[in-house]
Amino acid sequence: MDGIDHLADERNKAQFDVDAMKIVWAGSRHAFEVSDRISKLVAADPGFRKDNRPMLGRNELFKNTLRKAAYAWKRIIELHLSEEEAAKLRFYVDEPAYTDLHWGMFVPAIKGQGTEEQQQKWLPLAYKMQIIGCYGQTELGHGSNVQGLETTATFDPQTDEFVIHSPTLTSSKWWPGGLGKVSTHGVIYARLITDGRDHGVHGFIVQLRSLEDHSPLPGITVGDIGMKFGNGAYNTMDNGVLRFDHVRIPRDQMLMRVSQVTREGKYMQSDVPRQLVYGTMVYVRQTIVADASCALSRAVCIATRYSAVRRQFGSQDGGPESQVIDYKTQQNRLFPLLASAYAFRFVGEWLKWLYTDVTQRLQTNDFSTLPEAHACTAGLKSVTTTATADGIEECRKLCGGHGYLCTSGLPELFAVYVPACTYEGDNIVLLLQVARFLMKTVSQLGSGKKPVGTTSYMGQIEHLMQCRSNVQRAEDWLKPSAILEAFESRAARMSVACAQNLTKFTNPEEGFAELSADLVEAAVAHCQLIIVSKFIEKLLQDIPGKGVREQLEALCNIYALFLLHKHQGDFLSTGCITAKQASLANDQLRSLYSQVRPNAIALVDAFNYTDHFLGSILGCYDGNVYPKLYEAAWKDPLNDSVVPEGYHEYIRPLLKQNLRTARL
Ligand SMILES: CCCCCCCC/C=C\CCCCCCCC(=O)SCCNC(=O)CCNC(=O)[C@H](O)C(C)(C)COP(=O)(O)OP(=O)(O)OC[C@H]1O[C@@H](n2cnc3c(N)ncnc32)[C@H](O)[C@@H]1OP(=O)(O)O
Ligand SMILES: Cc1cc2nc3c(=O)[nH]c(=O)nc-3n(C[C@H](O)[C@H](O)[C@H](O)COP(=O)(O)OP(=O)(O)OC[C@H]3O[C@@H](n4cnc5c(N)ncnc54)[C@H](O)[C@@H]3O)c2cc1C
Repeated sequence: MDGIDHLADERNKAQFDVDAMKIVWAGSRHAFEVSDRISKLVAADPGFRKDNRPMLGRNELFKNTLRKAAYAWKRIIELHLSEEEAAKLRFYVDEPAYTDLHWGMFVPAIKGQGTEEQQQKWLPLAYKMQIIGCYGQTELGHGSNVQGLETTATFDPQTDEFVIHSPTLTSSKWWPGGLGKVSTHGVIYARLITDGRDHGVHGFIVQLRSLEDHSPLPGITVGDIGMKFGNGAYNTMDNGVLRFDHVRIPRDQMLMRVSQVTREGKYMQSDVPRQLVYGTMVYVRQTIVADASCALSRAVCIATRYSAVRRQFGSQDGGPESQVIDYKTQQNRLFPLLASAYAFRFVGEWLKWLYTDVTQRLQTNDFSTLPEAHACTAGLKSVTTTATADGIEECRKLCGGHGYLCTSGLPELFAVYVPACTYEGDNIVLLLQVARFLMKTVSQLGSGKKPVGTTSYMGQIEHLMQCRSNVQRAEDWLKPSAILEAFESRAARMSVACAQNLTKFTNPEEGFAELSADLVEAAVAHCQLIIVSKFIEKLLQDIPGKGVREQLEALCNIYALFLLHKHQGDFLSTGCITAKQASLANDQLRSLYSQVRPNAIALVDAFNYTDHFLGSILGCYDGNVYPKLYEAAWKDPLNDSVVPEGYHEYIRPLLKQNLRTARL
C-alpha cells in the first residue's frame, strides 16, 4: 500500500538471526526451501484466492473448492511436483477439501491395512486420482465407540462376495469428509459376519459412485449432512451421509493385512495385533499434532503483529500511546501461546519420528512399541488441539474488536480449527486411553518390568514420590533439571494417586468410570511432561544461528513455567513444590516475558507465513493495518449501494409510521 514497513523498528530490535530460526521452525534447510517456494507460488496465483470465502453461499463455496482442488492437481502435474511439494501446495491453498481425506486417510488406510496385492491394485489408481476415496467409519449412532458400529459386511460363500448393509437408521455413515458429493470409493468400516458369526469391525473398499456419470451405484444412498459451524470455514468440505441396501462387493475388497476371509468363508487372523485396524487413526493423529502448531502459530503471528501495531492509553507529553504488546497482561496471554506454538512444533517433529519408528518395527513384526505409540498420538493430539482451539480464541480477544472481523482471519481459523478437538477421536475419550495406558504402567512397576520410552521416568518412582524441589531463587527455575523433576514428580504422583484410588473399587471398570475426571487430569500431566521434555531435548541438539538457542531456551522456559503456574494446584497439592517456589516461578516468568518482548515480531516472522496464507489484515507483514481495514470495509457487498436494498420495503415505511406517531 504505502510500501513502508510499519514494523521495521520492531524487526530491528531482534537479538537473533531470523533466517536461522526459519530453518529450525521448518525442520531443515530443505524443508524450509520447499515450504518457502511453494507458499510463494500459491500466494502469487490468483486461482488460489480465498478472501471471498466467508461471503459465499454453500453451493458457490463448494463449487469453488472443487475448482481449486482440480486446479491444484493441474499445477501439481504441470510443475512435476514431488509428493512432499504437492502436500505443501495443498497445505498453502488452505481450504479443507475432499483431497485431505483422499491423501490423508484413504490412501494411508490401504497402505496400512491392505495386502501387497491390494496395494498394487488400488494405490496406482488413487495416486493418479482416477478414483477418489474417503474414510467411512463414523455412523449416526456411534463415533467414539468404534466397536459399536452397526454396518454389516456379511460373507456370501455362494457368490464369493460381501454384502454391505445398513440395518438401522443409526448405522447410516455420518460425517466422513469427501463422502457427501465427491468420493467414488470409500474405505468403509463394517462388522464382518461369516457363517452367522460376528468378528467385529473391519475395513472394506467399496465403490460408491459410477466412474462414468458420478451417480450413486445401485443400493447406495448418499448425500451431504448439511452446514457446519461458521461461514466458509469447514463448509468447503462435503461431510456425508451414506446408507447401503445389500450392496455386493468382491471378497478381495476386504482389507486383509490384519485378518482374512478365505474362499470357503473361513475367518483367519494374521499374527499382527487386531488394533492395526485402527492404524490409520494413529497416523492421522500424529499429523494433527503437527497441524496444531501450524494453526496456533498462524493465530499467534496475527495477534503478535497486531499487538505491536495497536496503541491504547499511556501517552506522555503528547507522545504516542503505548503499544498494547507492552502491557504485561497482554504478554502473559500472548507469549505462552507463542511458546506453545514452538513447543507443539518440536513435539510434532518427535512424534513423526516415533510414528516412523513404529511403522518400521511393524514391518518386521515387532509390535512392542504400538501401545506407547497409540497413547502418545492420542494424548498429544488431545492436549495440543485443545490448547490450540483455546489459543486461537484467545488471539481473537487479544486483537480487541477488530479481531471479530472476518478480515482479521481469526473467526474463520477458529471455525475451521475447533472440530479438531472432536474428529479423529474426542479429546476426552483419547485422554482416557492415555490414562488406561498409565494405569497399566503403574500396575506393572512392582513386577520388575522396566518402563520404557515416554514412561521411563516412572522407573524412578521411589524418588519421584518423595522428592522436593530444591529451587531457592527465581533463576533456579531456568534449570532444565528443576523443571523436569517438577513435571515428572507431578505426573507420577497424579498417576499413582489414581492407581491407589482404583484399588478401593472391587470392580476396576466401575472404579475407572468413577475416577475418570481425575484420570483425565493425570493423563494431561503426563502429556504436558512429554511436550516439555521434548522441547528440552531439542535444545540439546546443535542449533546454529546467532542468538537462536537463547530465544528457544526462553520460549521453552516460558512454556514450562506458564504450565506450572496454570496448574499450580496440581504441583502444590501433590507436594512437588512449595507455595514460595510457585511464586518464584511466576517471578521468573515475568522476566522471561521481558526477554522475549524485543524479539516477539522476529519470532513470528520465523514462521515465514505469506500474507496470502495468513489471510489477515491485522497480521499483515508490513503492519499497515488501518488503511487496509478501511479499504476492505468498502469492498463489503453491503456497501455496493449507499442506500441498502430493502430500504423501500422495510426502512422507509417504518420511518413514515414513526413520523405519524410522532405527530400524534
Ligand atoms: C485427514 C488428514 C489430512 C492430513 C492433513 C494434515 C493435517 C490435518 C488437518 C486436518 C485434517 C483433518 C480432517 C478430518 C479427519 C477426521 C477423520 C475422522 O474423524 S475419522 C474417525 C475417527 N474416529 C475415532 O477416532 C474414534 C475414536 N475411538 C477409537 O479410536 C477407539 O474406539 C478407542 C480408542 C476409543 C478404543 O475403544 P475401545 O475401548 O472399544 O477399545 P477396543 O476397540 O476394544 O481396543 C482396546 C485395546 O486397543 C488399544 N487401542 C485402541 N486404539 C488403538 C490404536 N489406534 N492403536 C493401537 N492400539 C489401540 C487400546 O489401548 C486397548 O489396548 P489394551 O487392550 O488395553 O491393551
Ligand atoms: C469436522 C468433522 C470431520 C469428520 N470427518 C470424519 C471422517 O472423515 N470419517 C469418519 O469416519 N468420521 C469423521 N468424523 C467423525 C468424528 O471422528 C467423530 O465425531 C468423533 O470421533 C467423535 O465421536 P462422536 O461424534 O461419536 O462423539 P461422542 O462419543 O458421541 O461424544 C459426545 C460426548 O460424549 C463424551 N464421551 C463419549 N464417550 C465417552 C466415554 N467413554 N467416557 C467419557 N465421555 C465420553 C465425549 O467426551 C463428548 O463430550 C468427523 C467429525 C467432524 C466433526
